Order: sequence, then structure tokens, then C-alpha cells
Amino acid sequence: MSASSNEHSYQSGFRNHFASEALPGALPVGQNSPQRCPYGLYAEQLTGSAFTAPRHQNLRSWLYRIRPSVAQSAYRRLAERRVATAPLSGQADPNQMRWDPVPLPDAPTDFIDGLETIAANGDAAAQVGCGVHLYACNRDMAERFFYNADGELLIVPQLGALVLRTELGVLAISPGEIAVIPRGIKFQVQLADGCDAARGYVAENYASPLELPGLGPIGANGLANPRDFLSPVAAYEDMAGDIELVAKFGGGFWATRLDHSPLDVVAWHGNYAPYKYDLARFNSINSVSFDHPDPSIFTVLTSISDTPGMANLDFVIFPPRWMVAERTFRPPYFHRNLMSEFMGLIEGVYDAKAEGFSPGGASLHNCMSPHGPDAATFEAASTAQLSPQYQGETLAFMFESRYVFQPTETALAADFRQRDYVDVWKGLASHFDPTAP
Ligand SMILES: O=C(O)Cc1cc(O)ccc1O
Ligand SMILES: [Fe+2]
Repeated sequence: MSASSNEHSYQSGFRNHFASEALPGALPVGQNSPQRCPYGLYAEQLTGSAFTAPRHQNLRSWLYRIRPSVAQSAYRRLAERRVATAPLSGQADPNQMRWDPVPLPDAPTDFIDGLETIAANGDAAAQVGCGVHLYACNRDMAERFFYNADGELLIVPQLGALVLRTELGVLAISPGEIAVIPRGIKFQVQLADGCDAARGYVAENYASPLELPGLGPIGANGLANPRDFLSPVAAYEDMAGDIELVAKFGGGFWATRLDHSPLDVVAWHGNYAPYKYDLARFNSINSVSFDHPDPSIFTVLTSISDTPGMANLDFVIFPPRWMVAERTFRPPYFHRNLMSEFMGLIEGVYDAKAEGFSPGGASLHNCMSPHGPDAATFEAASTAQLSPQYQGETLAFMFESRYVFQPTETALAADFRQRDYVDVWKGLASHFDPTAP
């Protein structure tokens, strides 16, 4: 992107007030809207919150660009895609569900065409809830760009490295890292050099932007530390061409045309910016005595709802860690929860499931639907030798929400859905013996 040597440089800190310029002096000093901007640039403000949001939730950036975003044609509606938006029609379903990894495409497919919704909840138009999508692609977005007015995108790669070229600069992410593209930011997804296919998960957060969770008694440090979040430095391209900008708006896909690249921001400042995070930086806190703590200890990011403590969307990971709890059934316990849980696996094996939950696969356990370790895991963990054990070779995650997830018709009908999933608990026989306390 441009000749700038800024490519793949980052600014560190979660939602800091950043300032970055790809040309010296491109950022106006001491004011946002000079009568004439340096280098003949246009000033444009992009907000991610209402103007009047409380200061700690107020999100906006000032962009200094070659042309303002309004220099584009009228929007026209595109054909329906495999991306659905809440509210979905149909009925929510209490069945536990699981899917194999989504197959990689044979035909040339870019990130937008390779997106497929698996479930959604809430109501995008009311800015409540989220959508859960899978992506599988094998080519760059070429001469087309995208922005999402319906929500911010949390991208969780499982296979293949991506280069996210955004208005505010470039983010390169590999499996084990995540990226968040705020609502409205224009971007283009390319496969990294040497990578011929990519697959992963996307949470489309319709509601309050993801933020770091409060740490309570943990103290001032721990879990995801703010300085490990990286936002790009400014990088622009000054390019003429017949360019398509695709917008997701109101659940539909729309296209507008430009005669130049929308990635023409030469300088920007503000706290509304894409970011990435390496999940290996997550500082896990866990039991060093006994029992299995609730998975909220592994919350990376949370989208709050109007009710304190009840997230619109939590992004939770299950990273490599030591397991040391004594006299304890160490894997996840059997449970029925108020919150609804969508899970994915980035790498390795998940400790609640001996088989069938593969990297790239997914599961859904909705409000109050019972779930937990499969029969094989229960038997093994009930008799395991409880020495300290390093649980490596694993990286699972959960999108957890107060709102029930409704799977899409395509996800329900998919060939890669495991229709016999409930049978993983079939072998849980009674061990009850009233004479043996
Ligand atoms: O269902 C799951 O596997 C997720 C989960 C993990 C855990 O450690 C405790 C509760 C929980 O819902
Ligand atoms: Fe669960």
C-alpha cells in the first residue's frame, strides 16, 4: 500500500488516542478542520459513537484523505448472499449443534463471497445482538473494498494468514491472532504471500463496541493487557481505477463505484481504529487450588449490553495453560447456562471433547440447553492422575451472548453439520450406588 515503508508497523495500546501520518506534516496541528489541510487533503470525521456518548465511550477519528468519502456513485442493491442478519425468520432451536470445518471453496472466492452466516441473535437495526459467520476463501478481494454499517467485525482466523488493508492502515493477522474492524471502516482482505486458502470465524457485533472487561479483584494487570493491542499506522494508496465499494447496510449488500481507491487516507488521528491482538499474549488466570472456574476468567473482549454483567457478546478463549487443580474434575463441568454459547476451535483439541470438535469446526449450545464433557472425556478425567499438567496444543474460543442464537437455514441444512451430535453424551451411564458414599 503506497510506497510507504510504514506497511505492517503498528501503534500499541487499546483504543488509545493515536496520531499517524504517512507524509510528514499531513496531520493538522492543534485543530481538526483547517480552512485548507496540508497537501490539499480533505478532512473527514468518522464516529463510532453518538457525539454525546460519555467520554470513556466516545469514539471518533479524523481522517485526512485525498478525496472525501462522498466522492462515490449512488448505492445499488446487490444480489442476496449467504450472509444473513438478525432478526432471522424462523424459530430458535434448543438442540445442541455441531459442525465440521466449512469446506474450502474450489471456485475462486474472495473474503466477501466466502462469508456464510451460521447464526445470529438480536436485531441489527436496533443495534442489539450479533451475527456469527464463517469464512472460507482462496483469492484476494481485487478492485473491491468493503465496509459494514451493521456492526463491527471481529475476525478470528483458523487457517491461512490475512492482510487487512484498511483506510487507517494495514493489519496482518495469522491464526492465533484476531482483528477487529470497527463499524464503517473501509477495508480489503488479501491472502498473505504464499497463502492459497484461508478459513476462520467472524463475529459481527451490532451493539456496543468490544472493550476490555473489568478486572475486579484480579487487579490492574492480567487477561488481555491494553498495550498488546495494535492499531495500524497511516498508509495510503493514490490510485485511479474502476473500483467497487461494497457496503453491508440493513442486512443487505449494496455497491457504489469510485474512480479511485477508498484507501486514500494519508493521515489520521483519534481512537476509532482497527486493531489486532495476538492471543498468545493473553495472561491466563486460573485455579491454583481446586475446582474449575467459570470461563469468564478467559474473557478477552466484551460488548456490554444495557444490563450490567450481561454481555451482548463476550469473546472468550481457552488458551494453552497449566492445569493444577487438586481433587478436581478438570475439564469443563456439565452445565446449563442462561447465556448462549457459540464455540470454535483454532488449533488442537478442546478439553471437553475427546473427538468430533475439529479445528475449523463449530458448536452451538443455546440458553439452558445442557452440555459439557462428552462421555469419553468424562470417563478419562474422572480417573486421571492429577499431577500438574500442561495443556498445550489447544486454542478454542467462545462467542457468548445473553441473546439466544438462531442458526440460519443454510447452517441447519449444511452437509458439514453433525446431525448425531447429541450422541456424544449417550454413553454417560449411571454410576449411582446408594451403598457407596
Ligand atoms: O461449554 C463450553 O465448553 C464452554 C465452557 C467452558 C468452561 O470451562 C466452563 C463452562 C463453559 O460453558
Ligand atoms: Fe458451555
